[in-house]
Amino acid sequence: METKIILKDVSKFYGKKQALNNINLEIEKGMFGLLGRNGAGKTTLMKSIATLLSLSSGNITVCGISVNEGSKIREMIGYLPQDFSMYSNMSAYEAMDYLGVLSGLDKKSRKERIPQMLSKVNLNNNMKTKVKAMSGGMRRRLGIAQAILHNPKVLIVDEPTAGLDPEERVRFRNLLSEIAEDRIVILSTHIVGDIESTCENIAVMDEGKIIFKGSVIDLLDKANGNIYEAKISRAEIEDVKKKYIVTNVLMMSTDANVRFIAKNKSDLFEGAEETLPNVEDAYMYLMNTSGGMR
Ligand SMILES: Nc1ncnc2c1ncn2[C@@H]1O[C@H](COP(=O)(O)OP(=O)(O)OP(=O)(O)O)[C@@H](O)[C@H]1O
Repeated sequence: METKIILKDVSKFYGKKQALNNINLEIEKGMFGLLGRNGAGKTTLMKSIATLLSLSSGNITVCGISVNEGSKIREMIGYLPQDFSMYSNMSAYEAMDYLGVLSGLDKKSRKERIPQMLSKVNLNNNMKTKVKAMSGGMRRRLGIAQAILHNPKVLIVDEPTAGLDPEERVRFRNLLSEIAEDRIVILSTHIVGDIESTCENIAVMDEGKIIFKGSVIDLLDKANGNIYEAKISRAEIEDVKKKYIVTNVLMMSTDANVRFIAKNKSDLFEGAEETLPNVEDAYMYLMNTSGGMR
């Protein structure tokens, strides 16, 4: 069976609050980025795929099996939640062993797979390190090692880079790309930088809806022709912010370089020049032109 997740007309209500609104999406092998601001519905979607939440309507299949068949799905999915914490007094190996027992792995498989997984996430020299003595990045990598211990076809990672320093962030992204070589990895985040260099395909969510799905290049194409750049004085920044949606301000010693969205060329000021969008610009453009307008 093909490694593929299909979501069909998926809705989810928490009481009267609709967190997912008729989601239709197909996710294939490789890294898939789910982008959206806080509260967009990403965690609800991730948990629905992982069978941690039941749907209000619609269906999700993972490699042809419906999420209604909970235990079969859980065998295929590894999940690293946003608020993942491990048994802090245990060593990396002990924590993995304990979680391996809970997920039903026999002793032989645990002995074989735990060192392999710790080495995959570059913690092979830290098997005896206590979880409480690890950095945020190391803990996150240990989280990945436990999530792939049973060799799932799908790995779901919710907001993984929060609190990581830039070096750990890059290392973590590279690790996920490596893991995605032979399975689906879904990376949910509100940070554009997390997906731009690693995810070929993405979906953007807002207020429970998918407002974009496609490749990063498709997203860039959407904003093409609408992003401008200008060098202005520091005093002019506030004025430009009032008139346009500013996507970036780079402060320089005496002036500033601004990037902004303009839908109407006749509305531009002297010195403003069209520039190619980057992913941050394109995301801002999307959020301000489609359902994301607030
Ligand atoms: N158990 C719950 N009961 C009621 N409302 C909820 C519940 N869980 C989430 N929500 C609401 O559903 C919406 C979607 O939440 P969700 O956590 O899925 O968003 P998110 O995109 O993952 O954001 P974040 O990154 O902040 O978790 C939000 O408005 C949230 O307040």
